[in-house]
Amino acid sequence: MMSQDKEKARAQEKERREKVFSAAEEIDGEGAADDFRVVITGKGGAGKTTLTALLSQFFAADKYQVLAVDEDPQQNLAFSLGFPEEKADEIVPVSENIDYIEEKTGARPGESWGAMLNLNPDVSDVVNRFGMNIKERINLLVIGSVIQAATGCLCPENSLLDSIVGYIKLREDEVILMDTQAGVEHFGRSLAEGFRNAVIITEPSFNAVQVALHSAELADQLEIENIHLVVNKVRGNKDKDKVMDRVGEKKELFDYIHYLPFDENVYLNEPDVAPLLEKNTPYVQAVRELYDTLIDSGD
Ligand SMILES: Nc1ncnc2c1ncn2[C@@H]1O[C@H](COP(=O)(O)OP(=O)(O)OP(=O)(O)O)[C@@H](O)[C@H]1O
Repeated sequence: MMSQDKEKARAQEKERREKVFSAAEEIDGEGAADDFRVVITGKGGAGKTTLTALLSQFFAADKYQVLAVDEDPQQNLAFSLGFPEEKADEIVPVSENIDYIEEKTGARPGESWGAMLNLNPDVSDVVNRFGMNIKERINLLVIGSVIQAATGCLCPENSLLDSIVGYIKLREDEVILMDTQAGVEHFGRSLAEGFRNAVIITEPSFNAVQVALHSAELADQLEIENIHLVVNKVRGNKDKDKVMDRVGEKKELFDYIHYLPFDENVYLNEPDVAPLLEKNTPYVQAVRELYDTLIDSGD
């Protein structure tokens, strides 16, 4: 039998979550094309997590309810949002909850071969079960990913994880910002479904620009309405010119192009972006301009 203390603690926790996670309240199972959703993608180390965390702060300061989704296996978004590193154990990605995945897909990670799959799982409870309140108006959902043990795997677990976000229906003042894993392999239909805004971030390096261009092509194929190219860590006009030379004719894939300066304050202040925000450095100011464009174009 459950002790009274435990029962009380559970009831309190339930009440807290119900209050906080309005973001995922109403699910209709069809995704939500009109919602304000922003997917942030790009090569590893280009600056996705820092940017996602700062944008989350801007949205929250403007009274949006933010659901920050961490799909990056590095799982650093929590810390960039100010979640204490010593409490890292409290972060449980959906991907590590084997029972949940089995409950929803009918397949147990690692034992899924030939299993019957539920292709249309109701994941309406995901934010209530796994979301964390990080600070006022900012909630975090860490998705994670299941390591693919064999080639040719159907990976129902990863399909479920990818589709989760598409099933969360938002209210008018709510926004989803999704920090994705590096590269483009994951950037498929189910992941980006319902996203009207893609922020593709690159450093001036050749490899990063290649990944960005590939992501932009996929975003275009997925008919994402507003595709933003963000050139980060820019040290001067030479960097801008170099990137735009490489982008060449593919410039037309992008609806907006932004430049964020290289700024040592960014890495000197990590992981929490709050002190950086307070300093209002040139990088922060440029991110604010990007934010303003998102608000104008994506709402
Ligand atoms: N404009 C900038 N100027 C200087 N350093 C930056 C800038 N933007 C990001 N950084 C630094 O670059 C590094 C990578 O940034 P970040 O973790 O945000 O990238 P990421 O794309 O999320 O990386 P990963 O794919 O590995 O998760 C960090 O050390 C960060 O502080």
